Amino acid sequence: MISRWTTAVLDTALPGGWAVARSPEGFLFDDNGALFPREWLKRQDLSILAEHGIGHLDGEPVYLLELHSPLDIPGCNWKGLRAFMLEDDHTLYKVLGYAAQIGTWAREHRFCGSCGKHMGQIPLERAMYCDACELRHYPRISPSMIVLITRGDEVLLARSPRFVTGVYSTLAGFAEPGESAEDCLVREVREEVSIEVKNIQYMGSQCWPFPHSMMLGFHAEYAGGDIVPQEDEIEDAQWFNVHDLPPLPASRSIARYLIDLYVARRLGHAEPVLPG
Ligand SMILES: NC(=O)C1=CN([C@@H]2O[C@H](COP(=O)(O)OP(=O)(O)OC[C@H]3O[C@@H](n4cnc5c(N)ncnc54)[C@H](O)[C@@H]3O)[C@@H](O)[C@H]2O)C=CC1
Ligand SMILES: [Mg+2]
Ligand SMILES: [Zn+2]
Repeated sequence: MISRWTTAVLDTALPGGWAVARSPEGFLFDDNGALFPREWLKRQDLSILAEHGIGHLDGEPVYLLELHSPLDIPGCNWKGLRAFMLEDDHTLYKVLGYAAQIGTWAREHRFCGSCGKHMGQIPLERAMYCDACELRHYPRISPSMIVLITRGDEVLLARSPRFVTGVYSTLAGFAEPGESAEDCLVREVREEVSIEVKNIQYMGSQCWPFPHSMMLGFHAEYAGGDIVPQEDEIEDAQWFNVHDLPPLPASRSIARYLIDLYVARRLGHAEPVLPG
């Protein structure tokens, strides 16, 4: 399959192309989507913090206008990235997910973390650079593991207080320095539900741009212990039979993929495809 969207570092001095605009209220959109003719967008009275050339969509250059604040433009509205994930075309979500990560990273690296001076973008490289101390900062990605724990016909699912009412999901957590993804998995499972696992199997990965996670997905089998939910982090955790599951996470998430994959294998159904 030919990918419609490829990332690239584009020269912002060149005219033309498409642009997306991002403010603290999300991305600008209208009836045609979230991509606007760039020259038209730049003629609006936007408070532009930075501009980044981010890639090509169907061969056309795409830029990000990172704004200080949203602006009312007739016929347009603002919408968060999560809503684009849930409601819109997958390719558009990929473009905006990348744009969000680049915008956040560049905004948070305007000053050097070592000497405090202004940093600038290196032309044609995705890096921020400090002239004074020659430090480079590349986009930040946070490796996180996510795991479906299984016990025959049962799967362990949990609720965080942050979840939509009723929804149960897999366990997840950020890797700490010094850990492999598997070390992280064993630690997080102990911390969050106090059980032991075995036979850890890697199932695939997914970019999760909220704000910059790289999800490494696993299945693991129950090996021992009773569920003790971690205070404050886990509101409830239970074993659910594959024939009687609670409301599950959004279909584009790797959490949902890990659950759907196990259920499909258990019941002999066609396996789902992991959304990129
Ligand atoms: N794509 C998917 O299906 C799913 C993705 N996730 C994502 O997995 C990631 C980890 O899941 P959580 O249970 O929230 O993590 P977690 O279990 O490690 O706990 C969250 C805590 O980790 C700390 N933290 C925040 N950012 C961090 C970072 N960059 N590095 C290290 N520690 C950090 C904070 O203290 C935060 O309260 C999150 O980005 C979450 O959105 C979680 C579930 C499903
Ligand atoms: Mg967690
Ligand atoms: Zn510096």
